[in-house]
Formats: sequence, structure tokens, C-alpha cells
Amino acid sequence: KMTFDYPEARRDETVVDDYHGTKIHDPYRWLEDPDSNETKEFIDAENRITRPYLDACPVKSAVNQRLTELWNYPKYSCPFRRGNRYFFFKNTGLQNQNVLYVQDSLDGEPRVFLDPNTLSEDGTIALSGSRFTEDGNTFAYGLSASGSDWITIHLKDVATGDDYPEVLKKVKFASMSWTKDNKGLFYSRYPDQAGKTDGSETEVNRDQKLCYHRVNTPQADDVIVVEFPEEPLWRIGAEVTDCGRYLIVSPVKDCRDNLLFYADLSKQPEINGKLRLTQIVHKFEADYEYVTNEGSVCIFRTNKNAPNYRLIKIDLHNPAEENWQTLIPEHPSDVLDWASAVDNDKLVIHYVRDVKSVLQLHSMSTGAMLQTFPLDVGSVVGFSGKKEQSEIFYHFMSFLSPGVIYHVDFTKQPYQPTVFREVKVKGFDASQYEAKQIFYSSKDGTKVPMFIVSKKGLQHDGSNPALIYGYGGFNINIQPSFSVTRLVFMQHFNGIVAIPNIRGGGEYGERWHNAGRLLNKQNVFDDFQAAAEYLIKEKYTSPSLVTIQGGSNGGLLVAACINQRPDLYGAAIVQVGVLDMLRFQKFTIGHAWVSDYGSSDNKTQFEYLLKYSPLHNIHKPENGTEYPATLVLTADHDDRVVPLHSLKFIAALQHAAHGSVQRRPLLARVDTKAGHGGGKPTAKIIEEHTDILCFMSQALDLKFIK
Ligand SMILES: O=C(NCC(=O)N1CCC[C@H]1C(=O)O)OCc1ccccc1
Repeated sequence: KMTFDYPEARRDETVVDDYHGTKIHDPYRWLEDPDSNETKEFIDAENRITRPYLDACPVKSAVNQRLTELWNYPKYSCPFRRGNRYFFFKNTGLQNQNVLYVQDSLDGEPRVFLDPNTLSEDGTIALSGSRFTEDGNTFAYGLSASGSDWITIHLKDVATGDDYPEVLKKVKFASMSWTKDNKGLFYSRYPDQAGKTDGSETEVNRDQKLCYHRVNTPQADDVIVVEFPEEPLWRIGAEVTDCGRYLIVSPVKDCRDNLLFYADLSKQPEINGKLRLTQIVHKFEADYEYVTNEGSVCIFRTNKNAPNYRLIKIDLHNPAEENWQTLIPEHPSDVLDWASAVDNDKLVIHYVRDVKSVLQLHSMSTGAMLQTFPLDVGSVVGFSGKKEQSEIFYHFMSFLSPGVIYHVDFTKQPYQPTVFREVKVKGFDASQYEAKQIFYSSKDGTKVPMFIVSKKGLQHDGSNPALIYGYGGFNINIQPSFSVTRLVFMQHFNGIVAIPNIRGGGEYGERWHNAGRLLNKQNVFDDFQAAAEYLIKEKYTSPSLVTIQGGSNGGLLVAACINQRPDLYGAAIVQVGVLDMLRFQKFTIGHAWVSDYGSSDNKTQFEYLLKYSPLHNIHKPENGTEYPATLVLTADHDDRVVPLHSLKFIAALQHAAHGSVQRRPLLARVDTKAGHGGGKPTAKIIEEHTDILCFMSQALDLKFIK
């Protein structure tokens, strides 16, 4: 084993914070400044150790070659109709960014409409959000650089392909919604702020405004139509209703629950100032998502008095809660994940049932179920359809199926899905693999579902490496998906891929989310640790062959678990993790996460956060408590979870390892011109996944099977 001479990061013992009377040292506070030479030198020093270790991997070229070969299959989105044209995204396989094509009919000759690959040499300019006007003649699209959340909005004439002159700046977390007259769009933006806003800054995002922009005018002429100056942390969602008459305004202050207002645009046809808003939801206590409307009666998907969600009707002209009606009642176990209007009087409803997708057609007027669209075990990962359109497309994917796109034409009875497009991956034979779902018991006896995928016929003798992936928060569901990287791990390392649907997610609705957040957060770590114990007990694998992996909130999960149970794992992959739980709310959009984490500004929540915060629970490795081989990954333009989390954590971890029994590597990989993950070019993704598999193979001494 290589021994590591970790950089000795300066420890500033003078930095001490007082949290409700408790003194907490923060010796690496200086690493919070991304622009200081000292921070830049620290990053270089870390990369100088990590890069050679990863490049020394004897199977690096074999892994990179297999990833590239398998990755090289065509990927398509559902086609979607806008105006009288069809559009779809396609990637031939290894293109850095997906390309948007247009065709005049479903079987017409596709033409390139927008190819983001032409916007940068290295593919680091990505499309991030887009909206066509009702008539399909103007296209608003967001561009993000180097993986930052910041976008610039551009407007294109669809017929000529020419961009209008204006570019809308300072846009982030923006809902874009056109007025039905095709003349302009609502979008949310932040005010100009001091310093750079390229995604490498850490300043807090505050004072978002909802603006209205008329095409072919300068942004300076835009009108602020909604603002809540007394609520600087709110983000303002906005959507023009299907009929075009109303604007639904939904402020959100963190990552759950929103208020609802509406404006009657027919009463303010000249949008040249603040909109007159009528408030219909007055408390942050539930999610309300606009689905569609018939006249003044709007349908919303909500978890108000319905942890598994339901559809309700609110009459905007009679909006008091006592007049709300239920259209589709909450299901006792299935989670109503999304709803979409189609063919004027129908709703397509996506349910999550034990983490698997169910797709149904319901009557918009009565809510009654009309039929189910049959699906294999897996996930609906894409959908296109509109209220006034008489067809839908949906994209099915599973662990062993890269993708099938189905089409339903509602002009023909009975409504039968037909296969519109099926994608194959060269060199992958799904019949050699098996995917199953089991339920295991967590520490408190809770039954947790887990998917286990691997080659068929593996011996359960504890000799196989296992990769356990988790997230565990923010009401996010981790449903089956197709992954080339996991395929390489299964095919060439006899790897077992395990995905426990741990609490904090939304797999079983709000109850599951609430059971894994705030003062219940430890349940998430317990569920994840119990998953590893189950796989070890059932002889799928053994501790020294287990890798745990997670990103962002999942990075927090992995880092907390190696602090709590270093004996349980051989390797840990901590991607863009939230690791300083006492200070996360002080940077960019971190304040939005208090709905899951709470805040150190609150004494009770501080005491709880301190118990699991990865940065604050690092121990000196001694007999039997050596840390797993750990790879921490971040990037210089991650403005979702700023890199300081990872830098402070690796500095503290390496400091604890000095002069200890720690032999397994504790490394950081800091990428450049990259961010949290969204929009990452294919080349960078393959490089990163190559490094992760190489780290695992070296750390766990895994043999590459041809
Ligand atoms: O912060 C998030 N989402 C949560 C998020 O990105 N998290 C939550 C924890 C760390 C990181 C992650 O897990 O990816 O998105 C920003 C946003 C925009 C608009 C409205 C609400 C929120």
C-alpha cells in the first residue's frame, strides 16, 4: 500500500464560534475563501496526491475503455409537440451535451435545432431549462457554464433559428412561463450583487424577484411583477395557467411547502407593473403544485392532509379552504408523484408503489381511473403531453433496460401504448443479470426496501464487492435507473449493486420523508448502515469489500456513516457532500435546506446537528477504527453545495490520520470548470466515473475480469 504524505493544512486555533453557549473550533475556516492563494494551494496539494494514486491504477485504461464503449449508445428523450412541430433531445452516445432536434412530423426528417456542443470546445456550456411559446414560434432557453446554477436566458426565433439580441442575466432557480399571447415570459431573477457570479462565489442567494420580459426588448426594460422584499430568502415560482387567464404564484422559503397566490391577467393585460395578487394558501404547511384548470377551478397536487398526496380542486373565485374539493383522494400506500392533463378531459397520473412506477389514466371531471398503462418493474423517467394534445409519450427505464419510449394516441380506441423507440446497449446482455427487491429491518425495526442488482449465479460466500448507493432526504425517490458505470462494476468486478430506499426520501410519501429529517435524521444513517449489515449477514459481501457512495445530501450520508461505523466499509465515495452542518446555511442556496436539516441558529437543532455533522465528528483512527479508503469529490463551480464543505472535511480527516494506524487512502479530487453535476459534459462524467471505479479497485484490491 502506498503511504500518503498528506498536506499539513494550517489550523487556525483562534477561530472559535459560540453556539448557544457551546464553543466550537473551526480551524479550517480559511478554506471557506475560494479565491485565496492559500486555498488554491491547498487544492493543488490535494490533487497532487490524488491524481498519481488514481493514474497508478493498473486497470485504469481497461475501465475507461469499457465505460466509453458501453456509454456509446444513442439516448433519446420523449418527442414533444410545440405549435405544429415535433422536438426531441438526442445524444448519439458520447456527445458532451444532448442535441435538440426539430421535425415537421413524427416521421419527418429531423433537423438540428439547438446543439449546445457548438457553444464551447469542452462541452461545459449546458442547456438548463427551456420553454416554447404556445404557438411554438419562440424558444426561451437557459445556458449554464461550468456546472453553475447561474443561467443566462436566450430567446430564439424557431422559424429562422436566429436569436433575439437580448440576454437575461442574474437568473437562478427560475421558473420560466410565457403569456399565451406569445409576447413575453415571466422569469425569476436575483438583483445584481457585488463580486463575481460565475458559480465559484459562495455569497448567499437572496431577494429573488419575479419579472416579465417582452421578446426583442432589453432586459433593462423588464418589469418586476412580484416581489416579497420582507422575505429575502423566498424563491418565487410562477406558472401561467393552461387557459392563459391566470398566473399562479407559489413562493417557497426552503425545500418543502409553498404558499399560493394568483393574478387575473385578463384584468391587467398591460403587464407594466406589480400584479394584483389574491392569496389562496396562507401558511407554509404543505406542497401545492398546479396541474391544470377548467375556468376558475384549478387542480392542484398536494400533501395537505394527505402524506401520500392527492388531487384537489380550488375555485379561484371562491378560494376559501372549506370550498376545496378532492378530485383524487390519497391512496393508502401508493404515492401520487405527478399528474398531467391530456386530451382535454383526462389526467395521466404517475404513482410510486414500493418504489416502482405505476402509470394510470383518470377522468379529469370525476377523478375516476379509466385504465392502467402496463409497465415492467422500473421507472417512468420522462413524459410529454399537453392538455390540448391528443397524444402522450412516456420513457420507461430500469436497472437492466436502458430505455423504451411508448406512444399513446387518444384519437384511437382502445388507448393502447405502442413502442415508439427502444434503445439497445452494444455488448450488454441483460439476460446475464438479475434485479430484485428485498425488504430488510433497520435498527428500529422499520422495514426498508432495497434493490439488489448483479450478475446471475454469483456465490453468496461473502467474496463479492458491493456498492451501496444512498441519498436519504428532501422527499427524493431513488427509483430504478440504467447506469453504465454500475454495469461495468457488475460485469468486470462481479460487483453487487445495492440501493436501499432509506428514510428521508419520498418513496412512501411525507411519512417517509419526515422520518428522515430534522431530529429524525439519524434514522437515515441507521437505515444505510443496516443495509450494509444485511448484505454482509446474507453473505453477499464482507466489510472490507463494501463501498458506500452518495452525492450531495448523499455525501453527508456517506461521511456521517464512516464516522459512525468505520468498521463496516472498505471504501467510501463522498461526492459534493454537505459536510459542515453548522455553517451550510451561510452559503449560496444552503439556507433552503433547513427544512430537512434544521439550523445551528436553533439551540435544539444545533445540539442534534453537532452529533452527526461529518466535519465535527472525525475521530483519530486507532485499533479497529481505521477509516475506509475515502475519496471526497468536489469542483470549483459547485454553487449548490460549495466546495468548502469537502475541503474542510478532507483537511480535518487527513489531520486526524497523521501518526495514526490509518493506512487506507483518504483523498480529495477537486475538478475544474465543473459544478454540482447538472449539465456535466459526457467526457467529464466518464473521467470521474473512471476515477471512482479505479479508486474502488485499488482500495479494495479488486481484480478486473475481462
Ligand atoms: O437547494 C436545492 N435543492 C436541494 C439541494 O440541492 N440539496 C439539498 C442538500 C444538498 C443538495 C443536494 O442534495 O443536491 O435547490 C435549490 C432550490 C431552487 C428552487 C427552489 C428550492 C430550492
